[in-house]
Amino acid sequence: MVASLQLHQVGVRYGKQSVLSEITTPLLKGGEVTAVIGPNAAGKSSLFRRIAGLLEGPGQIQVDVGVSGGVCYMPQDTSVNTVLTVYESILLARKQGRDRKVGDEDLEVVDHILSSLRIENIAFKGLCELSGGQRQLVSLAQTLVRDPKILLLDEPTSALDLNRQVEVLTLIRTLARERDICVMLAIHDLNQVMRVADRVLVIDAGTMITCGPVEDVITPDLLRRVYKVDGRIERCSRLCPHVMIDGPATH
Ligand SMILES: Nc1ncnc2c1ncn2[C@@H]1O[C@H](COP(=O)(O)OP(=O)(O)OP(=O)(O)O)[C@@H](O)[C@H]1O
Repeated sequence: MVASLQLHQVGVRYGKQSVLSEITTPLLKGGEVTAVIGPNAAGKSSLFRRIAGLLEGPGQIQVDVGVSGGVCYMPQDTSVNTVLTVYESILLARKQGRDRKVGDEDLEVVDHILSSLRIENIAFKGLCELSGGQRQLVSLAQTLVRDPKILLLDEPTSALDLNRQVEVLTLIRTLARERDICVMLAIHDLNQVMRVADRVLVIDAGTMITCGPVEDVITPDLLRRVYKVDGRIERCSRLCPHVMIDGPATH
């Protein structure tokens, strides 16, 4: 059975302050990537924490993960304070929630994820010795190694160089399709959204603006309304739509 996720009037409050309300989505299915976009402090991370069960609030979250797998969440903050090596930390993440000894299969899965993310060269470095981008890749490895069915990634490429961004987002896209994973991805780069996502959920100041297919949602009107910039959508040489920004909105 394919995993699915659906939100109905979901909100978040910190104490008495409501920061997010009435987020409702269609059925988000395994194999699809939904990008969550919006300005700083719009409520994207709060939504992810709410779906991951780390925050309480109004509304219903319908999660269906089938017979195996689960909901895996990669937070925006990947700072660490442990003496583990990269390899140990990924193996530990693999073991989390599994009530059995580590076997050969687990070691193979860890090796495979290290190679998919091209981080074998840092496998035996301490987590505290990593660069920001390396830390982000290791955090992604720790999330992917748990065999998610619903994958919540909060800005997983924000610290990566351009080559790594394209590589990682392509990997996420491929894994979603091959393993029927339902991916939700918070991300600021709208050009990467246009390359990787099937659907976009737009949040502004705690309110849902829209949720729909990428090319219906990312339009000059949205750029003006949500981001206060004038821009156009044009196609690159490989015919992928791209956002061209002309400058701050003039009216
Ligand atoms: N622990 C907290 N306690 C109180 N308010 C919080 C807490 N965490 C976040 N907020 C507030 O909730 C609002 C939404 O924050 P959130 O981190 O969800 O935004 P975001 O869309 O992920 O932003 P960014 O793009 O800057 O990462 C902000 O006004 C923020 O100040």
